Amino acid sequence: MTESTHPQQDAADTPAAAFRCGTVAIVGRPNVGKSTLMNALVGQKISITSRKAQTTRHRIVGIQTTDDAQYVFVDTPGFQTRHASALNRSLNRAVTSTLSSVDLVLFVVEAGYYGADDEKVLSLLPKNTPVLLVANKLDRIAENRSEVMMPFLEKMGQLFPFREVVPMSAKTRDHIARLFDIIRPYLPEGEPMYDADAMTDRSERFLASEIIREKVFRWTGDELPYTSTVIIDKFETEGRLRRVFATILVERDAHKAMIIGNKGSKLKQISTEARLDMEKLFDGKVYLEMWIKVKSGWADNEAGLRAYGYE
Ligand SMILES: Nc1nc2c(ncn2[C@@H]2O[C@H](COP(=O)(O)OP(=O)(O)OP(=O)(O)O)[C@@H](O)[C@H]2O)c(=O)[nH]1
Repeated sequence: MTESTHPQQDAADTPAAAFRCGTVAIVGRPNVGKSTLMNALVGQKISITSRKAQTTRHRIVGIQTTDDAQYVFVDTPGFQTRHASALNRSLNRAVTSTLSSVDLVLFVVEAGYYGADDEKVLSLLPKNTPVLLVANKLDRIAENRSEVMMPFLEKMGQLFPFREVVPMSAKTRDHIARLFDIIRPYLPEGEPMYDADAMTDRSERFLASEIIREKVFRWTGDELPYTSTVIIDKFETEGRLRRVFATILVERDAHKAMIIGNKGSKLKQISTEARLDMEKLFDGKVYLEMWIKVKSGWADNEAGLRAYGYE
């Protein structure tokens, strides 16, 4: 069949763009703004953000569906560059396997800064997957922006064959819209993998644990070691009511005391905020019960990690 015998194509000035769907990994050293970026890209908070470094531990998928594309984002844990425990080794393995199976990688750095930790992440990037450089936190460079950025971007371009370089701020809406336009051509043509209104393929159970973790870190600041974790012992749904039973696992009695606070005040605060966030996200009432358990040395025990699903 020639083009002229195809009535639909003749009628349209330009054929409608084909639908695209693909996966995008967001990588970078801790604290460059990966979680903030993903939250901005998927429009709702599903990954935790915190000032504390290395807070994102699980692989989280966020989904954004538009008229002509579905973007499936994979948030990877910050490459664990500081501590060498079994937990970190298991995390790095997870990141490496994630990266080998995506359509596009966003390598996030802080605009104008490239350090040893960034270099370690860069050295692990796949050679056969397109990588875009995202120079985030551009808003922090208020003065002499082009004088700072020009040499920086030139230097970065010499380090790795980035397909494109995107200076931006994850906190600015316009930049996010532009980033979508830049990403789209890298996704393969194809049908959507998820329902249009899906935002994550993670269970509510998982989201509940992430919300609690975020509150724990928020309320304990930098004092609590990042090895503390949250286990959801039971998650029940009854109509629109959710009952969540969670254990916060810490390494020492002192950490337990840190979370409980004076006469239980901190734990109460953590629990209330976590419950309110869950009620908003799940759109229904939540009953939340939390326990704190001390389990010394779990982060260094590979068998222990498997039991808690970190394999
Ligand atoms: N000024 C500014 N701050 C930002 C921007 N993006 C993120 N941040 C801040 O940077 C800090 C770290 O952001 P996160 O999104 O938690 O960083 P992350 O890379 O996910 O960190 P890990 O979970 O430790 O790997 C937070 O305090 C954010 O608010 C930005 O565009 N501009």
